[in-house]
Amino acid sequence: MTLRDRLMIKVPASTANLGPGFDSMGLALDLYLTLEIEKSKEWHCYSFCEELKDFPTGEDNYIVKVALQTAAHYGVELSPCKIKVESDIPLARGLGSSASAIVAGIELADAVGGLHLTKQQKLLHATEWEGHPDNVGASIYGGLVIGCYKQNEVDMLSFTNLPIEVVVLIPQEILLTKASRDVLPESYTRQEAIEASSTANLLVGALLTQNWELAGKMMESDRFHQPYRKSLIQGYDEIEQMAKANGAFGTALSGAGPTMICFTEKGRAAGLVKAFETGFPAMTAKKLLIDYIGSSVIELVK
Ligand SMILES: Nc1ncnc2c1ncn2[C@@H]1O[C@H](COP(=O)(O)OP(=O)(O)O)[C@@H](O)[C@H]1O
Ligand SMILES: N[C@@H](CCOP(=O)(O)O)C(=O)O
Repeated sequence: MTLRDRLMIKVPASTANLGPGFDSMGLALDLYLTLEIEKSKEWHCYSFCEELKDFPTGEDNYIVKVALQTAAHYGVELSPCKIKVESDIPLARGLGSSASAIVAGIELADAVGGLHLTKQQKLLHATEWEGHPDNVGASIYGGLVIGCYKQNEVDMLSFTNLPIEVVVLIPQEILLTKASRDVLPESYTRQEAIEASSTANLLVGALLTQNWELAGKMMESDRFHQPYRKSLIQGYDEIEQMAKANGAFGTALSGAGPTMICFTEKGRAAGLVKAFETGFPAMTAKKLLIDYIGSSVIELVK
């Protein structure tokens, strides 16, 4: 598709890891980054969102940077666009805002530059920008994704039927992913690696066979990152306990945090949101839906 009229790009938020699936598992959620794009004489990004309105407006805007470099990789020079950027994904809270920006940039390059990239190609570019495929994979494919990234190669499966409800508890404070990765160990012993990877493997099996109790146990038994990041998260244990007492079968750090994410069986999320609103009034509790569509590009009529 080349830019004839106006385009809209819509990219869902994501939660990564789901506990033990560190840098590998992701789930797309129904908060969205949207771009409205039209041809222009120069690059110009603008936003009415409080959190986004101070970002660079020209070629140095992160989304535009990703788009220009992606197009350049294929020898294509993008014509400049005017872009309205809106988002309801909170920044630096562990809900994949940076991944959604990267995916938006790649979709922008694809649509405006007429690159005709496959989802697999988009995934590899996005993973190279982000460093791990969990968030970007969920934002591109939608649903639950499980991926494996080695240099120049990403393998990924996505699953579309997960009959659960999702509740997030979002603190006001930000935590940059980089800061939250800095507290992790450089290496793990063989025993630690076995425990950590078997926990992740069993989580996948439990989710796909709808064994919620076991899934919850595995979400809370991660050995890769949660034990090290826990001290950065205020009220971690209390949140986990309140979630369990109010219908959650599993709780985990969403991505690198500080948001906590809980899974419940159908019909139980609203009660958990109420409990969180009373127990943690300084944070935002939200029931979210799983997005099964992933990133999309729509032509708007002028
Ligand atoms: N729409 C956007 N436009 C430009 N930069 C963005 C956008 N969304 C996120 N970012 C960048 O990503 C950073 C947050 O990324 P990160 O620390 O990985 O947290 P998370 O991805 O969990 O929200 C922001 O501080 C900002 O620099
Ligand atoms: N696997 C990454 C996920 C980071 O997700 P984000 O939403 O916090 O950017 C990690 O755990 O560091």
